[in-house]
Amino acid sequence: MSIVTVQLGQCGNQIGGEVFNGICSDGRGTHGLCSKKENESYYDACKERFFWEEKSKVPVARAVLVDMEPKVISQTLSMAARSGYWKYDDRAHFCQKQGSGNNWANGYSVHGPKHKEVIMNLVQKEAEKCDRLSGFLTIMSLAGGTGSGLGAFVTQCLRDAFPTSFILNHVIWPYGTGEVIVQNYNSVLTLSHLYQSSDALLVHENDVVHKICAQLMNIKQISFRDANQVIAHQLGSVFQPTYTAEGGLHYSRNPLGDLMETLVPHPEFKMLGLRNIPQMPENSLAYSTFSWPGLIKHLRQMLIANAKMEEGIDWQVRPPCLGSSVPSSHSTNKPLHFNTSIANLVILRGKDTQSVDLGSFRDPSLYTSWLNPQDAFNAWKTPRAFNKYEKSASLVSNLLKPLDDVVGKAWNMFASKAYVHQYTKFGIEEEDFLDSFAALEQVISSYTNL
Ligand SMILES: Nc1nc2c(ncn2[C@@H]2O[C@H](COP(=O)(O)OP(=O)(O)OP(=O)(O)O)[C@@H](O)[C@H]2O)c(=O)[nH]1
Repeated sequence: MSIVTVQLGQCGNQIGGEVFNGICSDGRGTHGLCSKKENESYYDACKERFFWEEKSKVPVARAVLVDMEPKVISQTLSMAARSGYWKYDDRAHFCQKQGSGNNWANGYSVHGPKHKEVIMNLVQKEAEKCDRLSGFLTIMSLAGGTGSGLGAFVTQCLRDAFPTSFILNHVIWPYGTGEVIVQNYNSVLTLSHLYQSSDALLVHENDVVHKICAQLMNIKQISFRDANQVIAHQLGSVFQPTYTAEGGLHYSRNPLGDLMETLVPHPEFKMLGLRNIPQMPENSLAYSTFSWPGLIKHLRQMLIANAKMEEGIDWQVRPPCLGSSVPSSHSTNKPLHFNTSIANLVILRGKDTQSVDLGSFRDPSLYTSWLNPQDAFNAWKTPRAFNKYEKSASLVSNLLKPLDDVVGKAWNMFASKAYVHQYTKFGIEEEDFLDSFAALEQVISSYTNL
C-alpha cells in the first residue's frame, strides 16, 4: 500500500525533500547485507510505498508540495531532479507569492479556505495514482504560519475527504528559545486542531535534533539541511519496509495502519516520539561494531530515562516495582522520573535480527496498567540493513512530549493578551484560544494520570 506525503511550508518541504532522498538512496543501495532476492523485494515494497514510476522509469515521489511562497518549493523540486534517481511530479505543487508571516490564523482562516479546492485536487490526483492507499503523511512545523495553520486546515480537509484513510502528522517542535515570538501560540493552536482530525502526531524536537547533530554526528556549524538529514534518517528507519509478523512472508502491506494499530490503542493518546540507535558520521561506521544486547540495553534505558539519544543517558532511573504507586508525570523533567508508555514499537534492521532478545521491552512495569503488556509492545524486523548500518534499532513510543512547557508559555502570554489582536484580525477569537488551551490541558491530564 502507498502513502501520500503532503509537505507544507518551508520546514515541511525542506524535510520532505530529505526524506524522499534518504528513502530512495537506502532503497537503491546494494549494501543491504542480505540476499539479492530480499534486497529486491525490499526495494519493490519501498517503491510501492513512496514512489510511482513514469515511462522513463525514474521514481516519482507520491507527494504534494504546498507553500505560500515559491522559493523553497522550487529549491526542493530542483534538488530532487538533480539527484537523477528520483523526482517530484512537476504538476503536484502549489505556491503563492507571500508566506503567512508566522501567523497561524492567516494560514488557517485565510489561506486555507481560499486555496482549499486546488490543494485538495492535487491531493486527490496523487491518491488516485495509488493502487491501494494506506493514508497520508503530512510534514510541517508547529511554529510558522503556513505549515502550522494551513497544515491544520488541510488535515481537517483530508479527514473529511478520506474518512477511512489514516493520517499521520509529522510535526517539528520549535527550538525552546530565540525563534518566532508567537511560536507557542501557533503550536498550541496547531496541536489542538490536529488532535481532532489526525490519527497520530509524530514529533521531532529541533533542540534534540540539534544535539544529535552536534554530539553524535560531530557537525560543527549545524544547518537545517544537517538537521533534516538526521530527521529523514529516523523517519526512514520507521517507514522503510519491515516484516510485522514473526516468520512473515511479505513486507508489511499497510504501513500507517500497522503503525496505528500497534501504537495508538485509544484516541485520547496520540503523541508519538522516535528514538534511533546507533547514529554516527558515515566515515566512522566502518570502524564500529555493535552487539544487539548492547543496542537493546541502551534503547530501553533511553526510553525509561526519557533520553533522546544514546549519549548522556541516566542509568539510575529504574522502572517502579509493580504494585507500588507510579510517580506523577508532572515531574517529567526530574532526573529520577520514570517514563510510563502507552505502547512501544521496536524496529530492528540488519544482521541476526531473528535471535535478538526483546524480553526487557515486555516488562509490564514499563506500561500503563489498563493495557495488556502483550498488546502494548510489538517488534518489527528485517534482515535488510538500513542506510549502511549493519545493525540498527528504532523505538517509536506513545508518550507525552513537552506539551506542558509550550502550553504554559503560551498561557502566560495569553494572560496579558499579548499579540492576540494579530489573530483576531484573521477571525481567530479569544474563545478559540481558550478552547485550544482546554483541549490540550485535557491531553496533558490524561497522560499524567497514566
Ligand atoms: N528541522 C527544521 N526546522 C525548520 C526548517 N525550516 C524551518 N524550521 C522551523 O520551523 C519553524 C518556522 O516555520 P516555517 O516552516 O519556516 O514557516 P512556514 O510554515 O513556512 O510559515 P510562514 O513562514 O509563516 O509562511 C521554526 O521553528 C523553525 O525552526 C527546516 O528545514 N528543518
